[in-house]
Amino acid sequence: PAAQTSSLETLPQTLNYCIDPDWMPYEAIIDGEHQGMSADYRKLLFKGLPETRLLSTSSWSDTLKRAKQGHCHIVLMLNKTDARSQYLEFSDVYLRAANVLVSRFELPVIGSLSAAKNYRVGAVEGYRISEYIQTHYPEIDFVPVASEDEGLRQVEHGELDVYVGSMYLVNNRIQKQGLTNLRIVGWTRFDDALRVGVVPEYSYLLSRINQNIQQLTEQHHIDIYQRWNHIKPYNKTDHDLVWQISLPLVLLIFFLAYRYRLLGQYNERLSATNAELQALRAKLEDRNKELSYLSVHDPLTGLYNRTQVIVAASEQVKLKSRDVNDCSIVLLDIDDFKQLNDQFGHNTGDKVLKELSELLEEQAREVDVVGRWGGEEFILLCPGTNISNARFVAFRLKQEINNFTFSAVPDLTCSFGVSELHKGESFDAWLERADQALYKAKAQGKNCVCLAEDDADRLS
Ligand SMILES: Nc1nc2c(ncn2[C@@H]2O[C@H](COP(=O)(O)OP(=O)(O)OP(=O)(O)O)[C@@H](O)[C@H]2O)c(=O)[nH]1
Repeated sequence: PAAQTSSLETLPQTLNYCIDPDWMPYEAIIDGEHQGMSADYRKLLFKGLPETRLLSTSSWSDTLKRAKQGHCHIVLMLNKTDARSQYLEFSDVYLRAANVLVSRFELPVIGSLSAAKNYRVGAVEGYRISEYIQTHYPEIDFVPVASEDEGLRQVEHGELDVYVGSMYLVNNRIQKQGLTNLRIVGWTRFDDALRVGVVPEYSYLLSRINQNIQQLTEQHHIDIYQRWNHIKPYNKTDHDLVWQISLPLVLLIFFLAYRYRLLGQYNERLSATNAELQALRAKLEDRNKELSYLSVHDPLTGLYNRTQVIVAASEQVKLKSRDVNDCSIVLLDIDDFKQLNDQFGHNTGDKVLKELSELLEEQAREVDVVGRWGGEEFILLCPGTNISNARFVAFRLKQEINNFTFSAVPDLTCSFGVSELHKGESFDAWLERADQALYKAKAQGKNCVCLAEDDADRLS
């Protein structure tokens, strides 16, 4: 309203406000500063009011006296009583606090003032609760005390059985002073109903103060209570919820990561094993190839070995038995090879064997089977070749060897024994005749060709 606004604007002086100088956590003056819950409420309730300043008082009764005298224009936090209504007007209630019964742990839970008849019960002298107890419970052994601290101390030391005081305050003191053997044992029906008191001269301020009280939210009260009662904000439900949701999630993530890692390791191992297996397989295949090669070849010269020559010769023996095909063998043996080894060394001997093998392979036809029969002895199995052609082959070979320049030795000669397979003859017999012809060539001075006796007769 316009009238109120103009009154606010035309205030003659700064407004003084007063508090209880020793009533923590509600309010107190500490080092000249206004502390406690009412300091926070003041900021909210004095919004839109002219400037106010704290008028320090020495005690609660001093505060009330100054208000009565009109020096304190506003008393920030107090209960309304008939006596106080004589010199103050009151705002709406902005803070309620139950008054509780405090006792030692060894005493039973009393419940309420009506059950405290036989106990020594104390409260601060001059506080409204003291008047209330004395008025409504005359049978209680009431002991006035000087202050909250004193009352609690007396309970702790057994001088009082019960102390009655504001719940906030009692809770605050018990926590702060570590009075761990005290506990709340009951409730009174008497609540502190705290309001702002204003001297009648400035009662028009109440309308604005009441508006501000209307604006207070539950959260304002909680924040102020927590700030001055040293209670850390802690939302257990949300906290639990976070864990309820996050813990399984975290576990799931760990489980998946673990499985992923296991799978990764497993795959790595698998591919390593596969690679090993493949390498082993390749090795085995190589080895098998080598083995199958070695099973039919001579390792030094690469020519067919004795077994393979026998296999091929047996085939020819079969064919001859049906008179299908002629076949001859040329058996040749290096002359004086022992001497060569002795003179040039075994390695040079090996080299000569290899070079001679290559020469024989070159000279042989596609169908011929060239094999190493023994140490320095070679065999040519010549299918479709009679003794006449075989003799020619042997002479040609002798000639080629004589003309060939071996890398490590000056001259090399060979002796030759030739025989043609007779119908119905075994390989052994056939070979034996070639061997005897070779023996003959050696005997005749080496570097020559001899035919098996029967074959030579047929030719001549
Ligand atoms: N370097 C080498 N020598 C071999 C190999 N196989 C057999 N010899 C040698 O060939 C020699 C053959 O000797 P002998 O049987 O006395 O025949 P030779 O010295 O050629 O005499 P003749 O046959 O009468 O001309 C031996 O000294 C064997 O050790 C081989 O693979 N490499």
